[in-house]
Amino acid sequence: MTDEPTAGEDAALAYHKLNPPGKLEIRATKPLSTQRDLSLAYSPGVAVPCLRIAKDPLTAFDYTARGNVVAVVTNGTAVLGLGAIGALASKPVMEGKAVLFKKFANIDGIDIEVDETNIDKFVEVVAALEPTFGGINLEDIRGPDCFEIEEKLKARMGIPVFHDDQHGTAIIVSAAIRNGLLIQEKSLSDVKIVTAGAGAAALSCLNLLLELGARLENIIVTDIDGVVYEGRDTGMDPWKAKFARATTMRTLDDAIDGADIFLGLSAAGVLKPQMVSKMAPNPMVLALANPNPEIMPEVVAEVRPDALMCTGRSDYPNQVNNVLCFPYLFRGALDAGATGIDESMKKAAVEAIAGLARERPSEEVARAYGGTVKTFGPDYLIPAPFDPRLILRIAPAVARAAEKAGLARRPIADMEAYVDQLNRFVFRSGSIMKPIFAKAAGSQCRVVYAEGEDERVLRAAEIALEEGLCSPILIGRRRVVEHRAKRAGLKRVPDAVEVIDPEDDPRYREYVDTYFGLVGRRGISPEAARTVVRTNATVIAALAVRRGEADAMLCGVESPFATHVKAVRDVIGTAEGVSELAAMSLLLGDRSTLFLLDTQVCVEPSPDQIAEMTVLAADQISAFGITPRVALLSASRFGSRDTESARRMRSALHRLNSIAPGLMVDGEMTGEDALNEVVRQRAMPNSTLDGEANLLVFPNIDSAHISMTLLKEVTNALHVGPMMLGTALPAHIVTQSATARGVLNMTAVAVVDAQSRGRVGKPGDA
Ligand SMILES: NC(=O)C1=CN([C@@H]2O[C@H](COP(=O)(O)OP(=O)(O)OC[C@H]3O[C@@H](n4cnc5c(N)ncnc54)[C@H](OP(=O)(O)O)[C@@H]3O)[C@@H](O)[C@H]2O)C=CC1
Ligand SMILES: CC(=O)C(=O)O
Ligand SMILES: [Mg+2]
Repeated sequence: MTDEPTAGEDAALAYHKLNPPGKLEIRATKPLSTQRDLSLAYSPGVAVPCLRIAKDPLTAFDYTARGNVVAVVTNGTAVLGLGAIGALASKPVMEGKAVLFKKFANIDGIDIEVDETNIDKFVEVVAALEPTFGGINLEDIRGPDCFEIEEKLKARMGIPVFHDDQHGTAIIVSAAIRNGLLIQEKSLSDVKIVTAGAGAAALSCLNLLLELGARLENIIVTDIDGVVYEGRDTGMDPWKAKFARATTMRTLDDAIDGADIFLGLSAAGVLKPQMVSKMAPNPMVLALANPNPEIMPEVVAEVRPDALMCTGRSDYPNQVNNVLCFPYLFRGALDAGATGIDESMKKAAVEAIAGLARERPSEEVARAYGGTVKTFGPDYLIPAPFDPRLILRIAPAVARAAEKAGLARRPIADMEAYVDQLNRFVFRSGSIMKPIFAKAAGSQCRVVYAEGEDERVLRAAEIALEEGLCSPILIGRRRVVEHRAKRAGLKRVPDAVEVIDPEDDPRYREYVDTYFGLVGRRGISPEAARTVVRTNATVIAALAVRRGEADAMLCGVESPFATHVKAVRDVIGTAEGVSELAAMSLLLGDRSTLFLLDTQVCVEPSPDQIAEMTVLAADQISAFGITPRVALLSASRFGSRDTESARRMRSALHRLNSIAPGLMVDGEMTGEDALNEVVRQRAMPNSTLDGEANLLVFPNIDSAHISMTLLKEVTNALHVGPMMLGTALPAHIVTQSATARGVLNMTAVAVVDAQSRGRVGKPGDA
């Protein structure tokens, strides 16, 4: 890097410098707002767990964060491919690894940069840290020092010690090679493997490949001094010596002749195009040096179009990077209380990663990669790092292997519940949506999707079919639906779904008649009705529900919410006794589950409307298995202001007390009163609200919508909804930013809505 940063370097510097500097902070997980909290968290209360741990060290996993904290430890001697830049300069990489632990596996990684290159002194420092951590991730320590360091630490420590550059890399390289050889139709026991690099990563990869069936006599190792041969006396060490060959070959150029696999874990530009051209037919080139590989993929493609190519970079296909492994491997090891990580746990991770690449890719992956979906093949040998299924496959496989190997101090008692818990971490909707999905499972409910051409809808329909949630009906041009389903790599859609093609549906005339019958006296001419029914898919969906051809409808991923509300109002209308539609949003954050009302429909509701929509919302919340606790929100706290909206909320409370006497509701109150019981008790000791409110009712659409979008942005909460309340028939409108997962969540809500109204399979009333 020169002193004058390029645009890319500038961006990297700005990213790291943005206040607060660096990439990590520490957060408290318990409340500390009262004298009582203080006496529990600190003296005198803290003495109690201390004494327990002194008696039984294993209880440290119950009373402290130790079981979820991993040290990312380095001495800065082989930082990426940057070399021995020192402990301090390595800190951004180590902070980065810690962030990956957190984001991908919810593990608290703490970076520890030790300014010590003497092996024994370094080992002393790390071994002394054992009480603090549940695991040790060694990082960017040069070979061969790293081998000795790891062996010594493993022998001394009762927690997993794992050098990621060795074993994390070996696991992902092995998975890529396993899948690559399937495509190239070769067997690991036959292939000739040549490395560039004989350091931490390269040798560890070879050792794992040997475990998996590669043969020592088929391997040639090269490093900065060329081929590692028997009798070589420069730059040798016992770990390299294992691979020394009785050969006259001396250079990578000699060795690469006829090789099936090139494994580069050395430095940029080491592999030349003319070397690649000498490789065996259908070779694999893994050029994994970071940040710049041993050879660029476009160069390989030019000389050997039959080659499978992997790099360590995210801007090319087949990113072989240990980030695909270490967070999840540690997740499984920590959760099983593993005392170490052995070969069987590594092999389990290899199988899990290789197997996942051969599964159908998820929508989350597609989204993270700009919508392009890949299926197993030359450009998709291993899963992408953002694949949310990695944790679901690797962690349980590793935990299971730990138990089998007798290394699990806390074996996982209920594997299904464990996978559920991981699922919840991945799709925070997991827990609360579970009863809804359980009720919907096995239903024959026909859900019609207005935007059946949208890829998010297609993916949701595919999963809905897979999970037996409903029988999807898609509105869309058949050829477009077919093309997009194929592009997304779907298996069940469109063959297993009904498609209503607005350009060519035999029911068109009947639909127009039904529609005209509904709106003909609202200024719509027969001609206009024909146009609407041909062009407005939400109207078609609503007509299908109304005519009993579908049990529930979903729309909203395209065009503004209000246009869908109009179509639903026109065709489906409000339920008997309901004066106006409303919409409730659910926000699932790391720490809270909040329902917000009305985020979308009622602009300035009257007290009666507020009461009416609150009762409807409370019913919907009960369907989630949650007891509603309602706060009527305002800037006024129990009469402290006499604004128009405060008066409205007060009147709404009176109305609610009379129409829903069993409902736990209070107000008007501030957001703080609603969510903080301590504050509320101080301001209003006789409040009828207990605990944190979970349904927040706002005085108008602006405050509701603004709060919802701000909360979503600031807390990164997952939005489920909006759920429509008060419709005569099941109809839900998602927002345009909905993901496939969002559409799927709302599919389950729509199915349960239809079931609870006894709608499923009933004839319509057109
Ligand atoms: N994609 C991924 O997931 C990972 C990539 N890596 C990358 O692999 C590389 C090595 O890392 P690591 O094993 O930890 O480091 P080490 O320092 O332990 O090993 C480096 C090895 O590369 C050799 N080497 C260095 N320069 C050359 C050269 N010009 N020609 C041939 N061999 C050379 C060294 O030879 P000698 O022994 O003679 O010094 C040494 O054997 C780095 O670029 C790193 O970024 C590492 C881990 C994971
Ligand atoms: C990816 C990694 O750990 C490295 O390049 O060192
Ligand atoms: Mg590394």
